[in-house]
Amino acid sequence: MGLHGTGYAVVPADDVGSVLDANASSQALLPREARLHGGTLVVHPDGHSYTYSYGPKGLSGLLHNYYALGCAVFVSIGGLLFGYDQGVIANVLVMKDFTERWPIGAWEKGVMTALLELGALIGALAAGVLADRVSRRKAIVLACVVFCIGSAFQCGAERLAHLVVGRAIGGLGVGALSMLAPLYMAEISPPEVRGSLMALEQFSIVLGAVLGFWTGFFTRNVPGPNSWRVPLGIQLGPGILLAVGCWFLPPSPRLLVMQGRTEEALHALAKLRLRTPDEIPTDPLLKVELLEMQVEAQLVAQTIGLEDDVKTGTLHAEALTWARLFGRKYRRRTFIGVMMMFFQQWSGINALLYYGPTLMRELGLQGESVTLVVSGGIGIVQFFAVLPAIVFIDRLGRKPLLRGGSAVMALSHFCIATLVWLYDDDWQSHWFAAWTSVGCVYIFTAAYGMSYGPIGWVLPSEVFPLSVRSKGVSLSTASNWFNNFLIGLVTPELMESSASGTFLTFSTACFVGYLWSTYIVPETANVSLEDIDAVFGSSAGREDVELKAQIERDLGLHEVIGQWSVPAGLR
Ligand SMILES: O[C@H]1[C@H](O)[C@@H](O)[C@H](O)[C@@H](O)[C@H]1O
Repeated sequence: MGLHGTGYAVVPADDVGSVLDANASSQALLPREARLHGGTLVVHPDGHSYTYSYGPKGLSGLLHNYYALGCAVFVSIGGLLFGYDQGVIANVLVMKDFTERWPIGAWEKGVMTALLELGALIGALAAGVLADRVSRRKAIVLACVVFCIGSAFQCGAERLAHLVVGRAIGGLGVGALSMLAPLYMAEISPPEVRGSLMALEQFSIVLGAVLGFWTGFFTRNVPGPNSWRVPLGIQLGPGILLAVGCWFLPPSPRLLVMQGRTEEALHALAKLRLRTPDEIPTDPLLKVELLEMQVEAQLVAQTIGLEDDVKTGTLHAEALTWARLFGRKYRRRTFIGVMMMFFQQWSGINALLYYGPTLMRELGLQGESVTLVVSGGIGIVQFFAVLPAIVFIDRLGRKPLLRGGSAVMALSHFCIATLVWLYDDDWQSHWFAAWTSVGCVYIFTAAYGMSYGPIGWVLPSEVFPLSVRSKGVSLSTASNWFNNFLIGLVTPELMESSASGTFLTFSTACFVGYLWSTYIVPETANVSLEDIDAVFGSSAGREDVELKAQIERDLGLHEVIGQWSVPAGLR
């Protein structure tokens, strides 16, 4: 492959201008960089290790990858539905027509919330099986159908039983979507903007929550059942849109490679990376990315073949894949995915959302403004906080955001705990302390919204290799719903026995989250999904490393990289 004819320029990464006239042999000691359409392939002097990107990071990187961005935005409708439900239900449960029709108490209201969460837990686990068996896209369509059935039941409810059934079915759909959307997004994203693209999931969740809250807020005074039927029915629209539009999205190239459909995978990848069919044969970036996927697929096939003699697709094989998540090789990653969601939930975000009004009353606020300030305000703060995360998540990396976020969250909770402990019985004469606490709630929310909120949906989809990715994401998402459910269950009890203790509990959880993100979490920013293996290098056995190198040689990855590792003059 020559310097001309491919549209590439090969230059030393450190000294872009000097390639043509510098001494060629000394150039061999510098990293080499190949460029096209703003993309780069940097090969290090050893001739083997390399990094690549299709364009810049952050916002401009998102725009540069506008097709992948469009697909991710579309799929994130799944997150929108999840958030919308959360935002709308808080208002529906207190609407006049609703409470007169079904005068349910706190216990039944709790059941309504819990039902959706338990449904979602099951939906997330089931989707992990479906995503491999059918495809990511077909699984999304199915999840949307289930979601729409659930919404139709809720919107058209004539009896309380309809509502209960509707929430459980809707929960199945929401849970499945909450795992499928990030999984698909991770698999179509170029490495340099993967974090930004995936943070769109959180963006949609919080946008949905804001829309849901305000829709319910505005329809609550509509006379008759339309006050709640309309906001519950509206979600059918995006549900149907996602189900229909999904057929037009490109398939996940990674899944295609796993299924041995390499040609189709290459075309899907080219489309996602905005390469024309003519550019496919000569584009080294496409070649490298596809080869990485093939290497991983082969590695999986060979290691599974060595481990056991089981036919893929059978129940036995299914069970083995789940079991592999807890085996020596992958348990560290499983632990990271599951704990990511544990810390996200035990940060206390949902305690603030579900029991916010009670909390605010504890803090001295009263009346309807309480609901507005809490549910409406927290949603809006989360919404604005995710914007900087989208811009910086790939530039700064996941770890610094997680560490900074948990430190600020722990301190905010600690401040609230102290103020509640000191002034709980007389906020009236300590209004400054009361408002400081409210300020801390918002500082907490902003810190959460930039860190554990979005990264909770990013990290689990990144840490697992293809062979166990869908199951791993599924389990991590199930951990989100399970812990969400637990928080709903224990917060009222905790608040009852000690409001200050409740905040202290969350503060401690955030502090442990700080230690966890400092010492345990690896940095996954700007690493291709296939290279994440190297991030966890120490846990993979030596045989695997050798086998991988062998497969890389066999498939020609070393050859492709080697072509770009010598200066043009020496080729
Ligand atoms: O990321 C989301 C988001 O932050 C929501 O506000 C919260 O309710 C969810 O439980 C969480 O997973």
